[in-house]
Amino acid sequence: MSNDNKAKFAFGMVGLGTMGRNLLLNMADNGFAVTGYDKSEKMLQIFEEEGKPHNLKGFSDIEEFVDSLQSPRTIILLVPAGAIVDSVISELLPLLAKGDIIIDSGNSYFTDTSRRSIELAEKGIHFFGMGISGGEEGARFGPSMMPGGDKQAYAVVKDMLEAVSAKANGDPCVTYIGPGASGHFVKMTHNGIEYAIMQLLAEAYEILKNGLDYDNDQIQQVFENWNNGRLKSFLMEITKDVFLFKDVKTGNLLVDEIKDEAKSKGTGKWTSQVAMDIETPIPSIDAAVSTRNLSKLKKLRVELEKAYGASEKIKASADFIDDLEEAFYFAMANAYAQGMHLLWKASIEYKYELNLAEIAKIWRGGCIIRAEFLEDIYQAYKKQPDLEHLFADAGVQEKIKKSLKGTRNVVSSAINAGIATPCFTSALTYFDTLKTGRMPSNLTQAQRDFFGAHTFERIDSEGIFHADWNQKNS
Ligand SMILES: NC(=O)C1=CN([C@@H]2O[C@H](COP(=O)(O)OP(=O)(O)OC[C@H]3O[C@@H](n4cnc5c(N)ncnc54)[C@H](OP(=O)(O)O)[C@@H]3O)[C@@H](O)[C@H]2O)C=CC1
Ligand SMILES: O=C(CO)[C@H](O)[C@H](O)COP(=O)(O)O
Repeated sequence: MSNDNKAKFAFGMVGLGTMGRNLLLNMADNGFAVTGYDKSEKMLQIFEEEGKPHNLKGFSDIEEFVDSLQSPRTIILLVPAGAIVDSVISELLPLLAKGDIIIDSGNSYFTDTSRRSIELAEKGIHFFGMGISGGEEGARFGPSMMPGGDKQAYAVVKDMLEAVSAKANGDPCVTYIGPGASGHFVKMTHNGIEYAIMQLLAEAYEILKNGLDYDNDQIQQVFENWNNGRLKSFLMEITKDVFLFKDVKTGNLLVDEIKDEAKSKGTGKWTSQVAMDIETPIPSIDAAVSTRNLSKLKKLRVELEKAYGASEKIKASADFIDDLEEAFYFAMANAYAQGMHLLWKASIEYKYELNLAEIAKIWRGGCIIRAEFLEDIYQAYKKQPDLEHLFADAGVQEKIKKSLKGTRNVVSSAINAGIATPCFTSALTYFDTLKTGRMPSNLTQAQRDFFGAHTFERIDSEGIFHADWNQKNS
């Protein structure tokens, strides 16, 4: 294949869907010579239409696409995760030369990324996995990006990534995350946190709507007020706007016309699965994943509501909405703290050398979980880079302590009214367990040793012990 560097494109994109097309347009806006390839003629047409101001052209022939790129070729993949990524890599490989770079920017599972890195390194191809967040708008005007893996390859794309990324307080929302599949691990964890915050917003909605009988205008107002304070975040902002959006078909608010069954693509589930594997509790994220699955049991839920009765109203005090704000702050802090704790553990487990302050820093802008609270997280890890858990930071501790009274009131009120608040409730239970100096786990150990001779450790001497529990000695 000829490639004499007279070709003009510095970067090529495979996949011109929502993310790929918008990221390419963003790159073109920033002065980079770019082109794209997609199997779908329709996607190519949309890309060329939207890329008219930059005279952008795409390819439907992969060989011509690869041939149009400068050497070493830098190709970004934004195709659906899984087998498609392997199939695209297989198509590209015979057309590439040693030293070329492939960046997988989709939501690939991190162990797939590890495998691909090793396989491609053997063939002399630089590969790195780069999580990207911000949805369509972020990709178009500034996402947060989490590249990890081949550092040599990162050096080639660093300036471009910094140019196209979102900026928070003037800093680019991209940084080299670490070796191996760390970029995709961090993006997966980002999505786990995203699931938990979205679930908390849904539970706050449920409390306001079914617990307090608020109408959509009142609910919108609560979210708007919160977004003007310390709960300011991208997800809060879009949620308040959901409560303004009319359905063209019925004239009602569109949110009321949408089925109550949540779908998912898998990143939240992966976060929970991996956290179990490396024994790091993230119950807020687990609750969010399970609740999406519960939502799918529509027929059974309707049947059981008839059998057991629906939830009741909350007997709210005058300052209940202030308590709900405190509860939201508390539970949101738990979601971030659990995600950061997972990263802390993964860094040790997989030797990712993660800089947690830098990760919080690049999440302050561009991504779906951007929030005022990330500034507190950033400052905490900047001050103490080895901090095991966010709740051990003195500044965060003060704020958590102040939010506890309201949180306990909201959680107990919801429980008494039979209103399901799995994410609020699990956050409080997680916190209460985490601050319990002596847990009842001694009993669990006794039981394990009783029925299975699994042994236990003693508080008064080192070593492993076993008791003959069936011998009555009392
Ligand atoms: N949407 C979002 O908000 C975000 C998505 N992501 C991740 O980014 C990746 C892309 O997502 P998104 O842009 O939303 O997906 P889309 O489905 O919008 O776009 C994917 C594009 O890839 C094309 N494609 C599929 N197979 C091939 C192939 N073998 N060769 C060339 N092109 C191919 C598709 O064409 P066709 O439609 O014809 O199959 C489509 O145009 C995913 O991993 C997703 O999880 C990450 C962050 C945010
Ligand atoms: O990566 C993203 C944002 O950062 C995607 O929007 C996310 O994959 C959506 O996930 P799901 O479909 O499982 O809700």
